[in-house]
Amino acid sequence: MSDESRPSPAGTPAEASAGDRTNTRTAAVVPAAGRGVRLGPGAPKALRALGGTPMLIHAIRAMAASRGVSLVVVVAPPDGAAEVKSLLDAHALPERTDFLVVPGGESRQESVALGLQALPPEYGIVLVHDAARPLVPVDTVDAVIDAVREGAPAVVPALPLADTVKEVRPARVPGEPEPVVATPERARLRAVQTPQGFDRETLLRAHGTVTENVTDDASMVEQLGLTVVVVPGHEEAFKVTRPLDLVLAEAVLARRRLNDGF
Ligand SMILES: Nc1ccn([C@@H]2O[C@H](COP(=O)(O)OP(=O)(O)OP(=O)(O)O)[C@@H](O)[C@H]2O)c(=O)n1
Ligand SMILES: C[C@](O)(CO)[C@H](O)COP(=O)(O)O
Repeated sequence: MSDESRPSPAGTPAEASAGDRTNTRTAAVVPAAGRGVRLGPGAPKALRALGGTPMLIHAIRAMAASRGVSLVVVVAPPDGAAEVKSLLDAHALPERTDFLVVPGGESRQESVALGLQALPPEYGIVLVHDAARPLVPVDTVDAVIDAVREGAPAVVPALPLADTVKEVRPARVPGEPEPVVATPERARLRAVQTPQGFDRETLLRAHGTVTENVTDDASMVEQLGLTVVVVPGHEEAFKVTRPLDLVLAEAVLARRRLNDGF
């Protein structure tokens, strides 16, 4: 079903105030335009296989698994939009979800901004989800949406850290020792995942305001002086960044398939 033929929501994004987003439509922007340099040589990371299926398809299915998400905007590698469209046609995806594909940019931030530009006006809540986090469980997606619906302008799923973290003085030349300058109190630190969820206007304002390069969207909202709410993340929402992450992702997927009996 196309979005135009869906029943109209009770409120529009413009009408919906904080605390009144229950009927606001939610779209997910999935940045998938990265190379995956840290994963090693090969196709763009989002197009590499996980359990025989491109990582991007897993990530899209994870978004579409939430009944709250009715549109997924896929931000494809700059020269890979046609290939991504073919992949969407070739893989089974829920019919109740609509899909758009746009070419991405040089940085994650730019890719997300390009995805936002393609967003139809009726979507008042936006999730931003890395294609590189293919195994996020639907309960995590729903928890993020619920927190935005309840009025938070920005929401991140996050986990406590297992390692002690040191702040160092970074090497100015390769090989130079990096002395420790501080040990932040671990109990106050969280490792942040995606999907991150936003009130659409807040996210657009953040992207229109912050010019320096940042690694996640929530930090742009922090720069606006707004509160970012944390909900529990999930171990299986980890990012496939380095080769060992792909080994772990294959193992998690195999365990799921065993548990699901196929
Ligand atoms: N120009 C870019 C860079 C990254 N991403 C996306 O942002 C997400 C998180 O980025 P990361 O894991 O750092 O991916 P890469 O940039 O591909 O990784 P690397 O730094 O190893 O090249 C990924 O889904 C990636 O495809 C994007 O859409 N556009
Ligand atoms: C958005 C993100 O996945 C949250 O952890 C992360 O910041 C992306 O960073 P990367 O440098 O693109 O891996």
